[in-house]
Amino acid sequence: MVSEHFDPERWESIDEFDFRDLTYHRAVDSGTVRIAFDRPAVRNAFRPGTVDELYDALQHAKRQTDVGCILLTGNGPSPEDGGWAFCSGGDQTIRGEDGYQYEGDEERASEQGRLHILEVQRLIRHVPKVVVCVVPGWAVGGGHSLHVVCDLTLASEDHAKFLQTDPDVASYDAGFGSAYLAKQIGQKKAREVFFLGKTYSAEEAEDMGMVNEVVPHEELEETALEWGERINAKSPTAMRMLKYGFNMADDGLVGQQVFAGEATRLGYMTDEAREGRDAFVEGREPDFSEFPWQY
Ligand SMILES: CC(C)(COP(=O)(O)OP(=O)(O)OC[C@H]1O[C@@H](n2cnc3c(N)ncnc32)[C@H](O)[C@@H]1OP(=O)(O)O)[C@@H](O)C(=O)NCCC(=O)NCCSC(=O)c1cc(O)c2ccccc2c1O
Repeated sequence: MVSEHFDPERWESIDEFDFRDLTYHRAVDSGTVRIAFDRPAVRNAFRPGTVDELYDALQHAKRQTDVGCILLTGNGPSPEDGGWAFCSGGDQTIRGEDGYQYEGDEERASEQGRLHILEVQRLIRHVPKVVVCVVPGWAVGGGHSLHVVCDLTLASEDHAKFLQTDPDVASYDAGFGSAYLAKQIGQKKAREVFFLGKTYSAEEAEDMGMVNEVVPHEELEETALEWGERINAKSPTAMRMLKYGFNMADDGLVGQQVFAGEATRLGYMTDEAREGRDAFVEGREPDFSEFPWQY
């Protein structure tokens, strides 16, 4: 069993990866992929190898031109106590002096402690698809920050709980996990999340503006798939430009660069751009006379 309420008829496994800490599936009848943390016994805490796998899965999903929606979730329940989690952040048992430590036998094992979940956050922010965080249980610490960075959050009415423990374990996502949260729910409330460390239910998180919709637990997977279908029915170019447009005001020059890159791509697709390229290649002056100065 991948996860309770996961319908194996609706998904096929992406077999080119042999992930240890994740499952990775593609919907049978829509351009949606499902990436799930698969360490339910530890509330889906991530270790460096988990983060490597997540990065690889997201990069793979990014390159699928017929995929418009990425669901990021956590499998469950825990075989130990039946508890549910999206993700409880960095695995504190392998946290070393300078970051999270590989355990030795992993593909990219190094002596260095890693904090590269931040690279995953940047990838989620910039991937030209809609990333939906599907929260079946705890979203805590670095797991809370991942939900913040996703484009949309769908939460289980029965089991989703939102909590920031970063300062309890002397950690701090003073980047996207706090700054974008403040954009979403306001400065005072975001400071409350980090400074008081209260646990919020799915309904409270929805009222605060950091969750889009709350559904009964048994409907979570099905609703996520429906969202994927809705998203995939829309214009890929429009969705990409909208995501980057939403990002741009908050992302400074990086946001401008990403948006401008896509504007350049659209420009390259025009006859006007083809004329500029062809003129150079053919060694002649370009003739742009037939192209209007649009207003
Ligand atoms: C998540 C909880 C609130 C759940 O509480 P609950 O009572 O439901 O369950 P248990 O506490 O009994 O947990 C069951 C089982 O799971 C183990 N576990 C849970 N979370 C973790 C974890 N993060 N690491 C390792 N193990 C975990 C727990 O020990 C139990 O095991 P048993 O063997 O005893 O059965 C609660 O568990 C909880 O508060 N967890 C810790 C949450 C936490 O503090 N996370 C880390 C925050 S810091 C972080 O994530 C982070 C990571 C980065 O890479 C960063 C990089 C750069 C900047 C910042 C970063 C950052 O902040």
